[in-house]
Amino acid sequence: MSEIVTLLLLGLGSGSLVALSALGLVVTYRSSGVVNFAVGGVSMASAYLLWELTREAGWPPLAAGFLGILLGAVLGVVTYVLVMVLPRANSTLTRVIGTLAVLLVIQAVVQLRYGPDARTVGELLPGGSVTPVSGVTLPVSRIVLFGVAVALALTLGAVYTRTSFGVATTAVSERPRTLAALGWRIGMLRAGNWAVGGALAGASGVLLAPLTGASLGNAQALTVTVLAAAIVGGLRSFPLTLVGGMVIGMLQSVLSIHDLGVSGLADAVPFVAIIGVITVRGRSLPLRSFVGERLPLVGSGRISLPGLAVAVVVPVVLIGRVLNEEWTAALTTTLLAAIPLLSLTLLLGYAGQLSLTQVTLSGVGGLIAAKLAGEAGWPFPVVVLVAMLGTVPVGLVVGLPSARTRGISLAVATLGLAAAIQALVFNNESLTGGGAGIPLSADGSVLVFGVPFDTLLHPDRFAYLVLGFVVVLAVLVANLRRGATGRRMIAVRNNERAAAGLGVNVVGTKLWAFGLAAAISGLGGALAAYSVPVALFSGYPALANVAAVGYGVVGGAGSVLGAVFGSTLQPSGVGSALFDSLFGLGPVTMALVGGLLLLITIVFSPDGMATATARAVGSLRRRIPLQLPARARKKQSAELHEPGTPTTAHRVRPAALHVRSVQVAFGAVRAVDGVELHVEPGEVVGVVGANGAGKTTLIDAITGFVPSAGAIELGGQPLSAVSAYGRARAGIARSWQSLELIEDLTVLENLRVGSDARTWWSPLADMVRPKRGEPTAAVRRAVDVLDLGGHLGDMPGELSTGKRKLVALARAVAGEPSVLLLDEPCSGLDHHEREEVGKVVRSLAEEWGMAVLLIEHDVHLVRRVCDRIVALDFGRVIAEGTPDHVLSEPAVMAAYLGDVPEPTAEEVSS
Ligand SMILES: Nc1ncnc2c1ncn2[C@@H]1O[C@H](COP(=O)(O)OP(=O)(O)OP(=O)(O)O)[C@@H](O)[C@H]1O
Repeated sequence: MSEIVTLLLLGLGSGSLVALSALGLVVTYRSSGVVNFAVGGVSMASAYLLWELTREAGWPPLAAGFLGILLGAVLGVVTYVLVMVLPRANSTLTRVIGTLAVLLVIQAVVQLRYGPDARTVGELLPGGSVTPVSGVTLPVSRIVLFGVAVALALTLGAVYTRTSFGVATTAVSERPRTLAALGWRIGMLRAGNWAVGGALAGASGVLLAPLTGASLGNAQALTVTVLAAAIVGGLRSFPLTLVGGMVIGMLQSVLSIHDLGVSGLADAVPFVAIIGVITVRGRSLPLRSFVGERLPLVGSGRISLPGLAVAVVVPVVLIGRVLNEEWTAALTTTLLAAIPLLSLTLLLGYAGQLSLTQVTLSGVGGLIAAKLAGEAGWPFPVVVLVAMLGTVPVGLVVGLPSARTRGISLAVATLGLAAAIQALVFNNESLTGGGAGIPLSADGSVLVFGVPFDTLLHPDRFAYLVLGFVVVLAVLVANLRRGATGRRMIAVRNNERAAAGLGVNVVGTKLWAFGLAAAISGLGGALAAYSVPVALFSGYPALANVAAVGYGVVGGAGSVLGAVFGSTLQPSGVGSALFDSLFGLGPVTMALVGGLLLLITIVFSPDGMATATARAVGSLRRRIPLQLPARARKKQSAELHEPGTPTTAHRVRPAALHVRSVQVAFGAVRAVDGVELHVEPGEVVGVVGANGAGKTTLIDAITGFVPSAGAIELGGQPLSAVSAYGRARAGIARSWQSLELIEDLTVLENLRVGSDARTWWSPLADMVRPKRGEPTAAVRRAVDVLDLGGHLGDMPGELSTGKRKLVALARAVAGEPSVLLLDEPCSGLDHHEREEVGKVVRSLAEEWGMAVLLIEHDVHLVRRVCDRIVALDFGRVIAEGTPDHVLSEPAVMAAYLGDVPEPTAEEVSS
């Protein structure tokens, strides 16, 4: 018992150090909304500097420690400049990836300067120990650390809530302009916070060095643990972050000795902590106020046959005729690296999920392959297939947190899982054979369909084999983008709420992306295992995932070509061979070059090399009279407008909507208070009310976007227990006040997201035949009725507000819903456009047979278009009946006072 208590108290000390760095992370986040993944690297750089100054230069420890903290502060400010000031793209995710680049650069510089070995550092704090309880001995240094962390958390808490600097810091990430108007120098304020954050990371490194030594391995462990502690604190609360750091430290301390027979269990603690937090605090769909991240530009997925031919023929000729063994090996390494990057194209590029596990999943595939081929002697095709399929469940586990969280929290959770897999699986000698590895076959030969493919005797054959896999995977991933699954994934990445409103199963789509990406990575890992006679698993540290995302983003994370470009940066690949032959750079320098290239990309071309190249080629083409993009657009329009096929009105499945005693409360605010209404097929019911009356919340409740009490029925079927996407599929469509168009899809693709046929196997089929299924008759009709034929290939961002509104309406209609809920479809439109929309709404009820609920502030339009009107005030129905009756009710007039626009001269005359 006393041993456990001792371990817990010791863990309190190391946990305090984790907390120190995590507090720094919170400080940075509060000022900029960016999670600084470089903190672990900053800590280690400070620790190495402490070692150098005390051991090599003979400095007194305290002075050296001070300089270590100063280095942290300087690195904090440098990181700030690199990721916040210089990049032109205003995206938090890009900035976070920038901090990953800083981490890569720090790691490479540290390794170049100090080599790979760990260094031991002498004690900085007072020595000696105390015995608080009999049998429990505790070093004084741990008590000091604990005291420092608590004092710092309390001080930071006080500074950030009570001083004008702290309050301004909290405001600056959300309202920088307001703060600037008040006279604050935003840049200085943020830089100050990044300096404090860096100094705290530096202090944590300096104080940790005497306990654990200075080593690059610590940078990884610290990064993951610090991120976990900060997530426990919700990236905001100093006391909770402190508690998070300490609890994680204590658990790790106990589990490092008492590992319950599972070696590496201590390293799984951060992941468990993150999952716990996500489970308690996460949301399956983001709130109305959630602003989606801008992600790397996504490619079209179009395959150019001449381009594909070049991509196959050139490497084949190079391998067969030009390259020597060394260069062939470098090309093979690059091709192998392209496979997890292709999985990243799918997962991050299409589905928008920043997962830091794709390299780890390759390791899992490799391990399965090595076991089956080396130990069980299974043949190559079966091994590759099983390794691929065997990695999928692990990929799904990685994807599970995405059901309740997104963005940075997801990245942290996946990195935590990667660290846990490294500790529990790859570092477990009984599974991986440790330094001896797993031989792929007993006699050292690698047979594929009876043909020897070992890389020692037949490196060219193996290179062809990998090339074949890469080409096939690239085509499959590009196909996926063009098919219905690609559209759904991009809808999810852009806007989860809009996607769910279109009937897309957001969680299911994410899990498909995680599963398919895992299969691709697993396949890559299996091939990598075959690339050497003995498979080793020390090459899968969790931070390798960070480097892979870096390479992917440099190449261009949204396209297949980007994955290929990115793979050239892989150390020991063709990029490093080229740099090596030109400048004599080794793999570590190449890692530094990779990190620097990533930083340059983030600053100058955040969409990556592939996109930059495509733009350059595009601008070249524009000078030549071969307008390819325009041709592609025309083709999209032509898909719908085959001559001689006029569209006709389209009857939908009739079903009435019944809303009974529905209530929605936000804390003390009753936004919807016992609303009763019904809409029959063929009928337009208007909902009117002043701003804040609860109209949008009523639509949110009917469509399942806010939890509500009461009953909602469609065609007699209860819907209260059905998810948002389930209600959309059942036949309820909605439009949004803020339109929520999928900005990375064309107009036609936006329309197709909600109307594409769905089967559970569609993602697999789409990879092979992306063009299955034509746009439905309802899509064609909606395009005709709303006159969008000339815009089908346009991106929504290229359209006027009026056209965007029409696209939003067409998209809601294209799914052939029985019930259509329209949230202010006419706001911002001119008189003529409002008239047109009014006519379309009537035709949807009369010709299509829809039940339409129309929220609209334009009372004159409501009067003309609606059969009945329901008036809301403070969430309650205050009047219901014919338009003339309701709009002349004194209570409605009173609620609307000041809101009723005067009719225009045109309206009066009409
Ligand atoms: N997520 C939320 N959290 C807290 N309060 C909310 C939330 N969403 C809406 N409300 C509150 O609920 C009430 C009804 O809001 P709602 O947006 O439904 O009104 P509305 O009639 O659609 O207004 P408008 O015409 O301006 O769109 C308002 O008091 C609003 O502040």
